[in-house]
Amino acid sequence: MSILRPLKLALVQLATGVDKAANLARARAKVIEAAKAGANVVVLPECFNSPYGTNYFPKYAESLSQPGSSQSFATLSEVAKETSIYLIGGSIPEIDPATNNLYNTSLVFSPTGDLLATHRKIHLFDIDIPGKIKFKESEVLSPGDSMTTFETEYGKIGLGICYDIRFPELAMAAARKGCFAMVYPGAFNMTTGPLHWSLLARSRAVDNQIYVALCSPARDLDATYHAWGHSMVVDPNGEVMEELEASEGIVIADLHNERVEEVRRGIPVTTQRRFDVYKNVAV
Ligand SMILES: NC(=O)CCC(=O)C(=O)O
Repeated sequence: MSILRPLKLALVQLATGVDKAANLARARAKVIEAAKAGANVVVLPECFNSPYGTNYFPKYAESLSQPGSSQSFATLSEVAKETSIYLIGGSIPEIDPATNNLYNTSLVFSPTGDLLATHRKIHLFDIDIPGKIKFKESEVLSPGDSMTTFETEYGKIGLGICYDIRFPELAMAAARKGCFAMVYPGAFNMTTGPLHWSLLARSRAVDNQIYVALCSPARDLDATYHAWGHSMVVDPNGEVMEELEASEGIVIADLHNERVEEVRRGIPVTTQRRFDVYKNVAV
């Protein structure tokens, strides 16, 4: 990896509600605020234009087959261009009009407002912890079937959505394809958040010696789903660089591409792997 300009990353822990137009307007204002603070890559949370819940996805879903007709696409593209930043647009519920399938989809825009990448959540959030939380995204959503990485002048970035972080193979594959950072818009909850959110971010960072950023919605105790919050950036050595609490805010961190090489030189697991021993892992 060559030395590139540092990336100033902003995570917008957005307060969202039931009014889509208000969510979009608030997201736009916060992206502008982050850009004014010097950020050159800005991230929004999972389902930033709607409340998070299977009953909401069909109602809020937008088709991306004719981007001009998507209110969320237009807002993201315009504000990325206006502020000249890369915008990782959290995620939105998407409907494919050809199949009527719904997806949890993240759109990434370049500083010229052009669409750079589209990631459909690969691993759907289906869990059942008795007495605590039951959630089944697959009741309404279909899974994406490809991994997503994109190039910037600051380095290559990998993208996952929330539950995708629980699958170390995805981050590992992205790191092995040259990504120096993984970004996950996500909305953990009050059961798994305290236990696993930070642990998973630090684990993916240490596994792969890359930066990991998680961007959550702010917690809203009047909503049906209580997001954990705690948007954070972890460095390639597994240290939490910045972390918010539960309420709305913006966290900013400088990511240095060469830090990845520095950490990998110190603990060279990247070159010590024994794929000859565990090559048949997909059994
Ligand atoms: N939105 C999600 O995918 C939630 C994932 C989550 O909370 C978890 O524990 O995993």
